[in-house]
Amino acid sequence: MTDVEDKRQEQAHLRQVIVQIKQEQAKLKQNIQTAQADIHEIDRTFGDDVHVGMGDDGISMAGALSIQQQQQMLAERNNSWQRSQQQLMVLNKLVEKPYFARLDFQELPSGKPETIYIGLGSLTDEDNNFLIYDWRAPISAIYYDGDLGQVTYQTPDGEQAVKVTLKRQFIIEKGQIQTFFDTEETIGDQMLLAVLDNKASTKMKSIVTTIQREQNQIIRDTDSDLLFVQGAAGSGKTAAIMQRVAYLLYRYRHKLDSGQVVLFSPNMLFNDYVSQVLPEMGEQNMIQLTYSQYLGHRLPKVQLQTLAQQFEATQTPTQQAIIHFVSDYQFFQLETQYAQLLGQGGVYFRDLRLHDRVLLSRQQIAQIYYHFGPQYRLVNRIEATKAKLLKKLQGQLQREMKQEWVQTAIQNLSSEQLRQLYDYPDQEFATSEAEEKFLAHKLVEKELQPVARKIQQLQFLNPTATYQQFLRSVPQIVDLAAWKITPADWQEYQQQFQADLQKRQLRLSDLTPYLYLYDLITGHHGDLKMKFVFIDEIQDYTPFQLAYLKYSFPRARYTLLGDLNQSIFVKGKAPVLLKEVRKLFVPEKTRVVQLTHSYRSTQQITEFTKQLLQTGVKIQAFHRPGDLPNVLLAKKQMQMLQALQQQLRQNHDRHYATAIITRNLEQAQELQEQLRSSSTATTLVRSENQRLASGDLVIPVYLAKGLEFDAVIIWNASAGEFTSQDRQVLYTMASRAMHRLTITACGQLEPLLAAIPENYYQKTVIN
Ligand SMILES: Nc1ncnc2c1ncn2[C@@H]1O[C@H](COP(=O)(O)OP(=O)(O)OP(=O)(O)O)[C@@H](O)[C@H]1O
Repeated sequence: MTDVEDKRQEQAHLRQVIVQIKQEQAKLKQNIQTAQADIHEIDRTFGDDVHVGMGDDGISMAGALSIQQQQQMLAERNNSWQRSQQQLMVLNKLVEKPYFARLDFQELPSGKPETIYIGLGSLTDEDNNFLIYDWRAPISAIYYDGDLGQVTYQTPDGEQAVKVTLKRQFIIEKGQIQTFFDTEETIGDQMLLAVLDNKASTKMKSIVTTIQREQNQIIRDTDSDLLFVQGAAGSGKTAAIMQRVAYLLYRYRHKLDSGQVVLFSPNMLFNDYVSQVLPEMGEQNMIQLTYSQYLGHRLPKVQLQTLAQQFEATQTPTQQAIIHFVSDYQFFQLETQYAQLLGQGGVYFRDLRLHDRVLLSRQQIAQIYYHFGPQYRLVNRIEATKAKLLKKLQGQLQREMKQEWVQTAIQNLSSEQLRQLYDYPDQEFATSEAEEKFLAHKLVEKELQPVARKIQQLQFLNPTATYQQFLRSVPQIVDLAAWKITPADWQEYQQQFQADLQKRQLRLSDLTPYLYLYDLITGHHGDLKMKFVFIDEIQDYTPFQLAYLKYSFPRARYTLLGDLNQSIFVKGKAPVLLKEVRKLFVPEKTRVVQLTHSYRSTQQITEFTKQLLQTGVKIQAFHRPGDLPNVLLAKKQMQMLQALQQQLRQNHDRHYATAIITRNLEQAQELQEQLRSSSTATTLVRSENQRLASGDLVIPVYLAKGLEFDAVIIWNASAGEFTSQDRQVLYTMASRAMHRLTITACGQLEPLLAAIPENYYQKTVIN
């Protein structure tokens, strides 16, 4: 068959499918209208029925029944409306691009030849024949995993072998086939090149049409409790998570909803960046949080270190040693073991007070807490204490009613306050004593309510004193010298911690162990219903934090993704992370995947950034050609600014949006000011709480994490601006660029960059 004939036939097939989609759309719209009308009608009659059934004692039996039926009907209609809405949303996408691939195959050993088309969602005709298969259906795995010839795939009944005879990829725009390729490989490079050559928008896009085989392993993994993905910059880790969430929501449909999946992301700009991917695939977004937000929810009054403070904090060697120690998995274990001893002593309490008077003293509370036998686990112990305290409080009520303040308070009540104490207006009493007693009871009950609430909320615990006691015990349990910490250093650290807590300003590395001990005592967990936890940019977490998250979501399966070469917060400690994390999971349920192909940048940019890393790192550039990165070396500061502006203009000519990435916020602010005074329009990204603006940006490196831009200009990579520790920082900066990378410097180039052989970049010295 000729290409022309092929295309004619494919276009004819496409037209037919589009007709079917349109019919389906019309049907769904009709369903939606009917459901809406029904909901409206039920809403209208709902109120009437209630009135009909109302007797003096409230709602009659018949009325109640009718309400229940109405509610059921309403819920059912609402569900149907929602389902239809969601299906319609998918169809609205399918009508433009019904599918992106075709597979011809034959089931082995003796199946008939079959042809299927794969798209964003499934569609069947009236006879239940599949016109389009969802990309997540079991059969679609062949498209991503296999070459031509014999291939196997997983069905619900086990493995099935097929012989694939054709793999065809389509680019369809507005219902027209633009072009198609037949390919023998998994996913043809031609298609990938076409996708990658497109310029970025400010939002990440779905990659379903070109998922690579190694990425597909991550997306479709359903066996591992821990899936650990180490991947080079731009290797599609984030893209893979987003498709994986969509896959899981499809695979576990009816058992999993998007509220049971949480993604811990590096910052809120990143959340904005990925916010469209799942909706584009017809799915709802999962919960997205930064680690700091997660802790912040727990202690809303404590001010946590900002990203800027975390990144820019300078530490003395002693501080570093201590942070290293309290961030380690060993410290986590130490705390876990310490908590086991708390059943015998070491938990501190606070007095429970009423009007500044001690109602239940901390000594009394401690006695209650510790009078439960050793068979009580900490969680049961606290629950039992709570129950006992509430009972005691109840017992206090009678005694409290006789206190002098009660009489005085009653006498001073305004008539409005009095009215509120009665059960109903003009309440009658046999005697004035009975009335007084009634009022005293009511008043005391009301006053004791906040105390009861405190008991419910476990405010009788003193977590700070308990934690301080733990810190004091540490030198007796651990050889601190092995961590290069002296007893005096440790003591100073304890004081510092106390002072920080009083100021309500804490480092993340200090807050996590504090919360963990509290959780151990109270049995507090994160959401037990959470089924999947994703952590992106894992290299920025400490082993302690990861162990804490694992403790917090004990029933979830974990997907951790990161690039140890981009660890810009936890400097130098990242390589041990995998080893530490593995300890938390059963080895048979752990899978480690390496992604070595880098898709984001042109070949020239990837080869250049690779040179920044020490040897031995496996990164394969995707062969998408582009310009060599260029270094603009100025003699004076002013020239560096002019060179930057000229580069911006060149980037504009190519319709590239540029991110000018700086070392820190201060530099970003300074530069933005200079650009503003010379009328160059750029947006300064100063905080992670901002939305991602389009156009040219000035952004400090720690906020650019996880993002990508058409063009990147690294600002002021002059000697002396970075330290030898900043290899990863420079790597992170440079690897954000998709099509164009420029480095500006003044005087001498930063030695880490100057060490790169000159054939990897083009240097212009500005005189
Ligand atoms: N299979 C693919 N098909 C098309 N585009 C892809 C594919 N894989 C990755 N990409 C694109 O490559 C770019 C980089 O991907 P992504 O941001 O997921 O990488 P990453 O590994 O998270 O990078 P980093 O660690 O540097 O933040 C994105 O634009 C993504 O859409």
